[in-house]
Amino acid sequence: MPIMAIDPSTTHTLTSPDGAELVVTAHGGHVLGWTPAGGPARLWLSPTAESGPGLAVRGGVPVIFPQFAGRGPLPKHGIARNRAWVVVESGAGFWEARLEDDENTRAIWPHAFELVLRAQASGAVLDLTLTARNTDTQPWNFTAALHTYFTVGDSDTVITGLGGQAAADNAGGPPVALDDAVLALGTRDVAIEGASGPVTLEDPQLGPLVVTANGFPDRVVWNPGPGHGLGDVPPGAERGFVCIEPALLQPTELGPGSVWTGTVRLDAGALSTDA
Ligand SMILES: O=P(O)(O)OC[C@H]1O[C@H](O)[C@H](O)[C@@H](O)[C@@H]1O
Repeated sequence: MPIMAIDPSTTHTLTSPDGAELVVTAHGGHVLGWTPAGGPARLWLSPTAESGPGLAVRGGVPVIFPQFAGRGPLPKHGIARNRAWVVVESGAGFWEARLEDDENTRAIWPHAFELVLRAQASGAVLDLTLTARNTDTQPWNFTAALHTYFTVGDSDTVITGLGGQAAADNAGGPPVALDDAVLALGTRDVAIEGASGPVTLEDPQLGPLVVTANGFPDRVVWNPGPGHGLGDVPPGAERGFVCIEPALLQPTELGPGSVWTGTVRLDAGALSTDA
């Protein structure tokens, strides 16, 4: 699996007994790559992605917490994706990392918290579990997402499962109703609230991949399209991915000592002959 611009000494490849592969880095609590047993790889990582203090990795699965995008006063997408996490546990196909508040996070968001990401690859499935715990004495509000970048292997790839649902334009334009099959490579930045059913990426080259989630009631679909101006996405590289982001977009209160859990399952099972 290519991990190009990111220093390979900071990444770890974890292979399950049945051959599924997970590539991770503690920076951002970030899953960089996932290859179901028998392949092919399904997560996109920018060839110019960077990793390190203050940087957000472009690709894989950025952890968004406690604020989605610019929906609030905090830095875009919050405070979790661009700082060092601590690895709690890792092994054959699984990995768990934790982020806790410190003086730097409290300077931006004045709350005590613990965030844990667990990733488990097995067979054709990747399970991701994000847990947020309020370790403060006061309640706080948060939004969250697992901002998953999927590799797109064919220009005819479509996203199904969101047909007919109202999609808010994240750029502030009028809402649109999505078609039954949405082209993955169309320029798009939409939020679909209450989209709790499975969403399928139907890629003629790579095969189908089904995204399901619990605790994340909303979905964001993003492809920046040509002329995006993103410094860490080379021109044309936007034709290699689409983000389907299980999200919790409505600010949610968590009381002292309380725990919220969101899970995401990526299933490429229809590809495997032995699944
Ligand atoms: O460039 P980033 O800060 O990583 O954000 C990337 C994208 O994230 C989400 O998909 C938002 O809906 C988009 O509006 C945003 O452009």
